[in-house]
Amino acid sequence: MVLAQLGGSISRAIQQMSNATIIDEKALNDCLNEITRALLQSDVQFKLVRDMQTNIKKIVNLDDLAAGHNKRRIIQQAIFNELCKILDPGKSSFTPKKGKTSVVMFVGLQGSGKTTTCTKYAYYHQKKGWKPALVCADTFRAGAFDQLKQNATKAKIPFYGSYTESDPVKIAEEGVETFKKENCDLIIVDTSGRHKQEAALFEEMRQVSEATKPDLIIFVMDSSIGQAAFDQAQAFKQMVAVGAVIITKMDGHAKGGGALSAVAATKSPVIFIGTGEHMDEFEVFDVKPFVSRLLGMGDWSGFMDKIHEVVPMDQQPELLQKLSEGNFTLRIMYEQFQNLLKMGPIGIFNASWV
Ligand SMILES: Nc1nc2c(ncn2[C@@H]2O[C@H](COP(=O)(O)OP(=O)(O)OP(=O)(O)O)[C@@H](O)[C@H]2O)c(=O)[nH]1
Repeated sequence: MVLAQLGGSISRAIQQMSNATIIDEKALNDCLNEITRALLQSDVQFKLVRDMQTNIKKIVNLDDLAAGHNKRRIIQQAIFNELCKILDPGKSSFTPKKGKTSVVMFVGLQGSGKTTTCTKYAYYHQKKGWKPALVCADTFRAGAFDQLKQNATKAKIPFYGSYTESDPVKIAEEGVETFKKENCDLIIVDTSGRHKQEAALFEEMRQVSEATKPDLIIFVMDSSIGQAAFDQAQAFKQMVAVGAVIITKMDGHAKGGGALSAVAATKSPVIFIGTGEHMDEFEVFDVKPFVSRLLGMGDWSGFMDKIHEVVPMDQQPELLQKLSEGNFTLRIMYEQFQNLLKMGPIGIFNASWV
């Protein structure tokens, strides 16, 4: 998994520090230097890493910590909080509301996974009873419309695009108008991939945004993006009002640190991650459970979500009632084992250093 190596290195550095007989300035510095090295090797931007190190040192003032304080835990918590801070801009993004028309525009570099992600986003909402629609405003890449059409057809989602019109602004405007008339509540506009050196394409993206007046612009980013991530992401943010980020290809083996930097550059929250090529390989993103899992601290909120998924809420009172009456039958035991099996491997929730 992306960032797994980084998580492993940070956990090891903390473990080594914990093994030291006394946690003094030297043990803390060794630990922070090890973490710094791991973050830089994973392509996290230098300034972010330096700020993180300074902040941790400010928080963990060893001189002020009287004997008896659990220094190891305080340092762990400070590292955890700083990693969360990189990923959490402290504000939530615009959230579309079911039944009320919202326009969401997707932007990003070439090949970042925009078209795939647009369909995943539409499909995710369709499953929850929304009425999404897809507009292909990518006239730059031959085959982009066919790809979107194919994905949309598979998911039974209405789509709009053109083989002949070469102006993406016109297509986007027409598509949005068409679906507004059809009372779609989530109109998703896919745009061409571009990078900041392509001034004309960047200007075109601004025009599409101006014409469609999106409620939310999502920056789609491939997790394998390296050191260039910060500058590219910042350039997108400066040209259009990026409000949220989706990181794709989290199923790969990329180093992933560039993605962390890009999130910091857009100052926008990550709302979903892509975990595969298939339509349903798409997960809601939450900072704390993600960092917990990254550091091998376990993910109890994910664990509880999973339990709610496999034992539906409406069955829980009934189960509790039976148990409180001492009514634990072989059938109930069998059903609960079946539910446990549905949860899949629970190792991902496991804690290795709490
Ligand atoms: N493994 C994996 N592959 C993905 C994921 N998301 C997208 N892809 C793949 O990445 C490749 C590029 O995806 P596209 O959706 O075509 O990317 P794009 O950003 O629309 O491309 P341009 O329009 O050229 O900028 C495709 O082969 C996708 O199947 C993901 O989460 N995991």
